[in-house]
Amino acid sequence: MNNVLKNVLLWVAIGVILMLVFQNLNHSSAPAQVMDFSTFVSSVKQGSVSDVTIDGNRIDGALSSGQQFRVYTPPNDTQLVPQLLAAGVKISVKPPEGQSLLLSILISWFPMLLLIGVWIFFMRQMGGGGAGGRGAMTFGRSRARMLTDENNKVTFADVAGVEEAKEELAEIVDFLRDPQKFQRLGGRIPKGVLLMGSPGSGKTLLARAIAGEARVPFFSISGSDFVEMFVGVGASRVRDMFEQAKKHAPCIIFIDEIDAVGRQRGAGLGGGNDEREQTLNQLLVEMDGFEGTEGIIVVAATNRPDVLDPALLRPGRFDRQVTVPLPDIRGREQILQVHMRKVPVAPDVDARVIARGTPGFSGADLANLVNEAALMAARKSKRLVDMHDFEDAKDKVMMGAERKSVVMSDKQRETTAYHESGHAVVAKLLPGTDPVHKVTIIPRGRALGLTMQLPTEDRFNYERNDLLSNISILMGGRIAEEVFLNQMTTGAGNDIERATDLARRMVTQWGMSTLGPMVIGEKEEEVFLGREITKHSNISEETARTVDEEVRRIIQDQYQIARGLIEGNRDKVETMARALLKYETLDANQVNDIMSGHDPRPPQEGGAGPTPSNPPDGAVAEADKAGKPLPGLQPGERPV
Ligand SMILES: Nc1ncnc2c1ncn2[C@@H]1O[C@H](COP(=O)(O)OP(=O)(O)OP(=O)(O)O)[C@@H](O)[C@H]1O
Ligand SMILES: [Zn+2]
Repeated sequence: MNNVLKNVLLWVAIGVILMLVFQNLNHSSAPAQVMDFSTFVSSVKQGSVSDVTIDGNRIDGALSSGQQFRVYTPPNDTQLVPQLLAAGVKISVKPPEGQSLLLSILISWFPMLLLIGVWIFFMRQMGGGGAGGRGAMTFGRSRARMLTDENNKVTFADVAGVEEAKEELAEIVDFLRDPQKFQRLGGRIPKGVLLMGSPGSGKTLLARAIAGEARVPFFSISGSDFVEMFVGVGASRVRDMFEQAKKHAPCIIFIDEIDAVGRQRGAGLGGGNDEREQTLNQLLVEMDGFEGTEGIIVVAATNRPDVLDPALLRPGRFDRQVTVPLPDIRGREQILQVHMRKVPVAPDVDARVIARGTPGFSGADLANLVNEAALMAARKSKRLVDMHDFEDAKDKVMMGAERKSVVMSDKQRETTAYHESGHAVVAKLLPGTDPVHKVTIIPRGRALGLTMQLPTEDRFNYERNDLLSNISILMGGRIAEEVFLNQMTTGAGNDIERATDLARRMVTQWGMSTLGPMVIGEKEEEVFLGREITKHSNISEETARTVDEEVRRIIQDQYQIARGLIEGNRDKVETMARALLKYETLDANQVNDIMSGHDPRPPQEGGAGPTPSNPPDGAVAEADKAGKPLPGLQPGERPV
């Protein structure tokens, strides 16, 4: 149904409703009593009706007593008039008015039209567009949104940190700019490109950049738009989308989340996924159907390439596969620069430092970070977004917002200060550890305080010594509490858990103990709450005991090392704890001052200094070492 017809129908419907309302108003202005038909007939028979005016199937009349009444007659009642005549009633008939004639026609046709409409609608749904002709109805139309070259200004310059992917896609841009040229040269151009990468890595952005670079229209649709309640809708959407695209070739069709339709067929339970399979089949048919030379490139994105139906990846379909990885430290810096162009940043902002502190962040996370920083600056009515805002934004994104409202006793605050100082001092004193970036006793997220180290490079690999140092650093918090406050709190629970986990993995997974390089226990991959976790089981009691011994030994050794460092540097821990109680947050420079035996310099305004507006009492114990992917975590994982 084309739009004009649809509009006409809509207006007719509105007209009918208005007329009905109007009629009703009319009626109510005649306060005659409505009489039922049988009473009317018997009144006629009794001769108590004096005169009537027939208007269609409505009769207005008067009884001989003078009382007005109205009665509605059954349709096509041919006996009524003779009866009235026989009873000597005075009959007058109203001429059919134009308006009411039209009305009655409409009223009698309206349900029919409605039924026909519904019928067409369902035929359309069931038959995959079989009824009513191709493209004749709106319901099966593809939901693809088209971006023409005027409103798509994204270019490769807007996509940073994915150089390899851009190189692979440059050829496609060339082809779209001049399909004929390639045809003459007889080159085979891929019809489909599959972009694979984790969420937010910039797949959509890349696809738009291809279109923007080549200055061709960009149709985008999400795989989930195809999956509809009614069988056949998805398939007809696919068909319509390709039809539209052919009209605008050369162009790009972008299918986001293709895994929503492209999952392996027949994998569902009981084959109950007819709709999805039909849609997928239609997609395959369309992709086989057009010639590579027509200038249509189908770009699809997924973060689950493993679940895709292999048929999609066969030659002639999505045979070009491009990985869009999470950015590395350089990439993050470039992405930050791209987004910083859009906000006024202060000269002290160093994208490299921020990049260093955001391992595992995706492009989308970084875009969000810049945005958060701008919001922070706006909240403080600053004209420029400075490093301080970026620091705050990063901490907020990584660890949750500061919980300044949490009220803690002085005792708890003191405990946290010593605990964090213990972590920081051990981290500073052990060789080869990442620089301490910040120490704070402002509670954040679930942590009551934090010691943050920043790696100078992204780490994918850890040496045995790094791991051992990490365990020592984790122990540092608890030891400081023991040494200075002569107490143990539950605040160290998370540290101990992480240290134990590291030690256990060193023994059972990474072959870093006397048990030798072997994986101990059977590995079980399991998906729990959407995360893949690895469990080890099936080890003999004896092996289990040896593992426990090894783990205990590693932890005890590292505990002793950390304890030695803290006892030998009591003054530094003291100074740092007192500085923390005073400033709440210490930056790298202040920590360095303390470690070289001085009092810390006052906090720098605009630096990662403390927040003077923050005098809550107290804070307790939990300290984490965030800001660095701990060994065993994927670079993409962020400590909580
Ligand atoms: N490489 C990048 N360079 C610059 N900005 C990026 C980059 N990657 C992501 N972004 C920013 O993140 C936003 C979201 O990215 P995009 O939608 O392209 O990710 P995606 O990989 O398609 O994610 P999803 O899988 O969730 O659909 C972009 O609009 C952009 O602002
Ligand atoms: Zn701790």
